Amino acid sequence: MSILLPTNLQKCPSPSLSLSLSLSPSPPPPIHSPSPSSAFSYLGTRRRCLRFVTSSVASLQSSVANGSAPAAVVVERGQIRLGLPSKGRMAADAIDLLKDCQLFVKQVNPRQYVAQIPQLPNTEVWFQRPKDIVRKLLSGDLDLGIVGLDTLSEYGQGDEDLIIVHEALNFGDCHLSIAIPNYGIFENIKSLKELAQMPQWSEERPLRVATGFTYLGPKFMKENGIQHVAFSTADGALEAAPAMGIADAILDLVSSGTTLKENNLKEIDGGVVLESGSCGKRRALTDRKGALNTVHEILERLEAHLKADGQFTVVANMRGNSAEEVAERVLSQPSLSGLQGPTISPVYCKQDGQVSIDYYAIVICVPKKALYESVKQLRAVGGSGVLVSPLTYIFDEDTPRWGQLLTNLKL
Ligand SMILES: Nc1ncnc2c1ncn2[C@@H]1O[C@H](COP(=O)(O)OP(=O)(O)OP(=O)(O)O)[C@@H](O)[C@H]1O
Ligand SMILES: O=P(O)(O)OC[C@H]1O[C@H](OP(=O)(O)OP(=O)(O)O)[C@H](O)[C@@H]1O
Ligand SMILES: [Mg+2]
Repeated sequence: MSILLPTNLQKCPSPSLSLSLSLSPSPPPPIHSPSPSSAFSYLGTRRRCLRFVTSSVASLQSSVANGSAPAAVVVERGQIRLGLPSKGRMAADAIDLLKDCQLFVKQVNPRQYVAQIPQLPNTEVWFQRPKDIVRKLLSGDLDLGIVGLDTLSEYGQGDEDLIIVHEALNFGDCHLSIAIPNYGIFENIKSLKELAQMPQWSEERPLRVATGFTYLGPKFMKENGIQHVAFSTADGALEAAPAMGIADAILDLVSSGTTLKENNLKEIDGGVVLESGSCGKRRALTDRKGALNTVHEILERLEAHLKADGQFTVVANMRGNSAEEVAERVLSQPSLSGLQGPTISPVYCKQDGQVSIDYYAIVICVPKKALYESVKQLRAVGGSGVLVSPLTYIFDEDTPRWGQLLTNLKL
């Protein structure tokens, strides 16, 4: 999934205006963009916003082409709008992710498409289908969004105004790939190159590919120099197309690979169109009042949460003569250095009316995967009473993605 944010919203009224303008013959704006898996991206659209300001016709066309109803009056927005998936496999995950960041989306009922996050009073949440989130970011009707990288790439079509703020949200993991039957004339075909070189394809009888990715599919084939290709499209269950005789190959999302296997299809070398989180940063400017602060806060919470997600806090007691001596023993073990080094504090015990220091408490962060190894190492150097608790946040001094975003925005 990805988070997106538009820029310069202060200068960007919501698209709207009179119905007669919809008759204008100007071409519709780009509609698609890619992103398998989870990425969080903010879209910025200074150029597009400026276009809205200067051309009301363009604004209305964006609204119409993107399926949003044109408003009757141009209204400047004070609230920042965050688009979340209204349904599908990412809907609950997106809300859960925000919840893990202590940002609680208050939706009165599931059919109400607007909601609030009390922790972000200047932000309103709008629930939309993922592709409409990208379209509405492009049109300026949304400022931020969480979508899959495949959706972002397909419907954003490489628009430079889309900025990915966070590209790896740890959910919706999948990739976009070409698959062919593992039987018949394709039995021995193992790569895209071999597929392209099959003598069967010609101008009259091209390789037929079924896909829902009608922007990324042709782009990928063109970039790979594959000439004789024809695309067909459907809304789902594409894996049935080869067996039905409708297509030779498919281009679709793959996660576990089960659907391919169950339909006697296989992936091929060089056939991955989009890897999880492979979408690059895009330049744009973000200038709506308060928007950058909101982006900063969401980003910080996200980064801190995602970083903490893989770690435990481990506390243990250790007998010793001084903090330094205990530190030496702890640091002699490879998995006990924590994020920056162990915190070691004296434990004050009262015995026979006397306060003495016989023990030291050590506190470290340990990767979840290395927990048991770390406990063994702690015991090996005299650790006892080991307490393990989950971590909610790890706030670093700075968020590298924030610096990267500012650089992208030339701020
Ligand atoms: N099998 C999968 N495993 C993991 N993530 C997936 C998978 N399929 C899709 N996704 C991710 O989840 C996003 C939403 O997929 P979902 O199937 O919920 O909606 P959709 O395919 O856009 O719409 P619909 O299937 O309702 O027509 C996709 O854009 C992709 O990023
Ligand atoms: O590799 P897998 O884990 O088997 O997942 C891949 C399948 O999941 C998605 O379909 P979805 O479930 O969204 O159904 P759809 O085709 O109706 O969109 C995708 O389009 C593949 O068909
Ligand atoms: Mg689907």
